[in-house]
Amino acid sequence: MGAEAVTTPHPAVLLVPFPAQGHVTPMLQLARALAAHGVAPTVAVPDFIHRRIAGACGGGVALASIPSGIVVPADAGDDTPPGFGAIVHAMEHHMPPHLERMLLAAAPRGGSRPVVACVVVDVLASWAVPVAARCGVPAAGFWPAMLASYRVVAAIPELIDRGLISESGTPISSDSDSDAHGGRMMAGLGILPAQVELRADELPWLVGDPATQRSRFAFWLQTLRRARGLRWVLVNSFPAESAGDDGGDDARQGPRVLPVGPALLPGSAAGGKPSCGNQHQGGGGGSSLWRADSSCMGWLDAQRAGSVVYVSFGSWVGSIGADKVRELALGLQATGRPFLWALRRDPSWRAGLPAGFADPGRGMGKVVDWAPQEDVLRHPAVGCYLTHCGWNSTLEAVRSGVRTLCYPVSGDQFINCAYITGAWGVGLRLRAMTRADVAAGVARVMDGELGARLRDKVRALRDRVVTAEARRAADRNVGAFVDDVRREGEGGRPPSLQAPTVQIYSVL
Ligand SMILES: O=c1ccn([C@@H]2O[C@H](COP(=O)(O)OP(=O)(O)O[C@H]3O[C@H](CO)[C@@H](O)[C@H](O)[C@H]3O)[C@@H](O)[C@H]2O)c(=O)[nH]1
Repeated sequence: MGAEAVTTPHPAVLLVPFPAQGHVTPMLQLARALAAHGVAPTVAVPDFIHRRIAGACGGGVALASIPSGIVVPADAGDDTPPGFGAIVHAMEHHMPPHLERMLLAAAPRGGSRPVVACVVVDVLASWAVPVAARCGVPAAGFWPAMLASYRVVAAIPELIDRGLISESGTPISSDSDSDAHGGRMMAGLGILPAQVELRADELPWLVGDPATQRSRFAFWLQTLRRARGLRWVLVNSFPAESAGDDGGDDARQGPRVLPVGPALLPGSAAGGKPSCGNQHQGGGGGSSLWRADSSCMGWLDAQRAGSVVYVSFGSWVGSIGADKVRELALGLQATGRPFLWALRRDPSWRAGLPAGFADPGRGMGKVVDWAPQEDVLRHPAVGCYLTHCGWNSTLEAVRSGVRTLCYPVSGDQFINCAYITGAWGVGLRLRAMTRADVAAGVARVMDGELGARLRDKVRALRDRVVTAEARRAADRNVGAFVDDVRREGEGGRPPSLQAPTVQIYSVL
């Protein structure tokens, strides 16, 4: 960490994201919003992320590198990020002493406490919570996804107590209609609204084969234990995610929900002065882990308004498999429409692609390694987004007023999809990854009365979420959080820190 970042008279805040694209981007946005409120933020990322985005930040946001112990084999190329297991091992066993040294080194000469006033920890990077506690620094949590998925995960202890899931997270059901069991279980406990449809096997910790599911569930139990030590949790969502949810207090979890998300958007009062450069793309604020192919924009300029299908499955879910990649390719071809497909060059992602399919100038489509996604979604030529429903992609689609065809793959994506297709009604779910379903799904989302209705609804949702008033309200809430941190740094205990409840600020 640069010395200037911690010896400043402004309160210093250290932010620790989980090291994946969908987590680093919103954490940098949060850092920018904090900087606009007079805080000196440093975002501390593992070395393998740091070397990709180093130089992208400046101004009010500093970037620090934490040694991860992960050695990238010389022949691996720089394209494939470490897997979940390797990341968790680094976070649990290699990174803590380095972070501890970083926090203690920030202490003023002769002082007994570090000058870092607060550590903001991505909830999925809970390894940093005990480190902060050892150093006597208060910790805030950051949940980079929907409030709804936070509620579902936070309900795990209650679900176990009530015998609704096993000690290893498997749903226990006498309900013969397993298609809707997950949603009914959550609605029954008041965790999700009734219209959110979720199958029992779509709960966020049910990822992969049974062994992976057990270890993912153990990860969540450990995360929840550590989250009890958080004084705040900042949630990356917008107010009233669903109709009937006013974003107010949640008596069950004791959170106070304050929307601050719109303050993180480029052009908002707080986020308006970008302190990160723009190395790879426009909206991402220089946080892109891969270099975006800017030829996308010229290609889009040559397409008719509202005609293009944009396809991307985010950064972190892995490949959907060779058979599905092939069906998707043939389905896109069968639509007879122009399409832009962001598909990483990694052989495991591209396996299944018909020969020559990605060749430039072939057919009506364009395949790129990595797109400048926010710019793409804002382009008037884009008429539909076929998405895995990662939360950042979901927000970006809503903010750009683009209808979605949903193909959730894992984790929180099923919940996000349920909101898109149910609670908000701004997209449809792809039934199966077959060429026929892809072609039919795209036509349903883009054509006729249904297509027009989806377009109107997503634009109405955009207008509700990205208003000047929403940004101002969010900005006030960022300010409230900063005031708490300042008072804490000055030795006073802010009123909100006296209660032993978790306080949630909602951020978009
Ligand atoms: O070609 C591309 C593809 C993606 N992106 C960006 O990458 C981010 C992807 O984020 P997200 O949609 O959240 O997907 P993941 O990276 O897969 O995110 C992980 O983290 C999210 C936040 O916790 C979860 O919601 C997801 O399920 C989880 O897979 C977005 O900002 C995109 O704009 C690009 O810039 N170019």
